[in-house]
Amino acid sequence: MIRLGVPSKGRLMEQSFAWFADRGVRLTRSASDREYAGTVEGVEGVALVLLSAGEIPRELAAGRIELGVTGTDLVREKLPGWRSDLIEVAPMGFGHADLILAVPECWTDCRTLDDLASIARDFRAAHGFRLRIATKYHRLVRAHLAAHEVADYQLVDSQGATEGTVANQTAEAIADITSSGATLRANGLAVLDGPPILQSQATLFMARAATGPATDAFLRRLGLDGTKGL
Ligand SMILES: Nc1ncnc2c1ncn2[C@@H]1O[C@H](COP(=O)(O)OP(=O)(O)OP(=O)(O)O)[C@@H](O)[C@H]1O
Ligand SMILES: O=P(O)(O)OC[C@H]1O[C@H](OP(=O)(O)OP(=O)(O)O)[C@H](O)[C@@H]1O
Repeated sequence: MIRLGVPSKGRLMEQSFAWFADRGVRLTRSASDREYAGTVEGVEGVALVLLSAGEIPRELAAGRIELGVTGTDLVREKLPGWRSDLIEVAPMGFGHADLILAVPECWTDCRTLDDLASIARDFRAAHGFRLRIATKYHRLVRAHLAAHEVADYQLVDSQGATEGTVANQTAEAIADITSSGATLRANGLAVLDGPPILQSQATLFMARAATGPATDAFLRRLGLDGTKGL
């Protein structure tokens, strides 16, 4: 049996269901909204597992599901060295979001990472503690800042409503995903210039250990070229 992990709620679940339906595989969640069970029609030997998008990378790596839909941001954040465990089978064309760094709009002299590096140095000298950046993407943000020689900062863990932390004075800057930019604007934050830390979209991943005739046949059934070339 191939276990297929799909986000259990919201837009990601709906758009995932639509993506599979376009390829002749009908996924449905059970009638009760509170029950995380579902059915698969149109193909034999595949079971649907509804999970939090954030848990899907770990479930793939642990071998508890063979295939899974989640954001590339979550895989890169949660699985260091993810390429040794997972194969990126197909970008799905939705769930696009950029992981960005943002500072208060009123910091008009902070537009680039270089600006942030020097402001962070001055901030530490002036305040006696390091500039705080709120995020849930600890690994990706640390790697990005290290690559750009920003050192005088501390990460503050924020698992939700991250854009609010600046107004609430628990952080000076944030690193979070944005899509329309509306949440940033509503919270008086401006994105630093330059490329984002990461561009993410919903993607079908496969556990490397699950490579074989069964998963190959399912991928071909979806109109994908099996695991050839992956
Ligand atoms: N506004 C958005 N537009 C597009 N994609 C988004 C947006 N917000 C989040 N995403 C993407 O959706 C995926 C799931 O994000 P989210 O953090 O909501 O999942 P989660 O950790 O499973 O949440 P929960 O614990 O609430 O189930 C991520 O890959 C993220 O990049
Ligand atoms: O750039 P925007 O389009 O404003 O989207 C960005 C927001 O979406 C995400 O949150 P989440 O998915 O929890 O929030 P949502 O339900 O408000 O989209 C993210 O953490 C941002 O807060």
